[in-house]
Amino acid sequence: MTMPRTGIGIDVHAFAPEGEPRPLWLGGLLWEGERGLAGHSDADAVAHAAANALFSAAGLGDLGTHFGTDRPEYAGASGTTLLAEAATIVREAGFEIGNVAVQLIAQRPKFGPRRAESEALLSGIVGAPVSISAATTDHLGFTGRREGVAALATALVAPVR
Ligand SMILES: Nc1ccn([C@@H]2O[C@H](COP(=O)(O)O)[C@@H](O)[C@H]2O)c(=O)n1
Ligand SMILES: C[C@@]1(CO)OP(=O)(O)OP(=O)(O)OC[C@H]1O
Repeated sequence: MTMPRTGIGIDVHAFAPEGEPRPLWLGGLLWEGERGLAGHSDADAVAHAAANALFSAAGLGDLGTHFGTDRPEYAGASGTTLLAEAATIVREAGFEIGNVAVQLIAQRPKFGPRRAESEALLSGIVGAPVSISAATTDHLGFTGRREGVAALATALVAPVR
């Protein structure tokens, strides 16, 4: 019997220092007027967690395995580009993708008003349903202090017969 496989992924990015402003990319969307996240790429923690979960489900390592920070071509890379490449790599390894679920943990931005937009964008990129939920930590911890954001994700894939 070919069993489906689950995967888990996480990503955390700190907000960029005040003196080094960056745009905020999260869930494939640009959040005008919000403080940006620091990273080698665009630091889209939602897209990165989704990609990590896909690689995990397929047993193919993680983002760093495929798009390491030692690779200059990925400096500034968009999370949607990395997520699209992750889905392609997983499919080329012989898996179909069932779904991806992402949980954003962040005090800001308020994700809910743009959740449907982000889900539609990322679902199109992955070629399977991507659902995104969000929660604050009631001002506790590094996300609560607005030092950064975290995202957790799960994915389901199945070997193609
Ligand atoms: N960055 C966030 C965090 C949360 N939400 C939404 O707010 C609601 C309440 O969140 P709590 O953490 O206070 O329980 C919840 O429905 C989240 O969807 C958000 O939109 N953006
Ligand atoms: C995406 C990559 C590569 O540009 O860099 P970052 O933007 O720093 O992101 P992270 O999720 O910490 O690590 C994965 C790296 O492969």
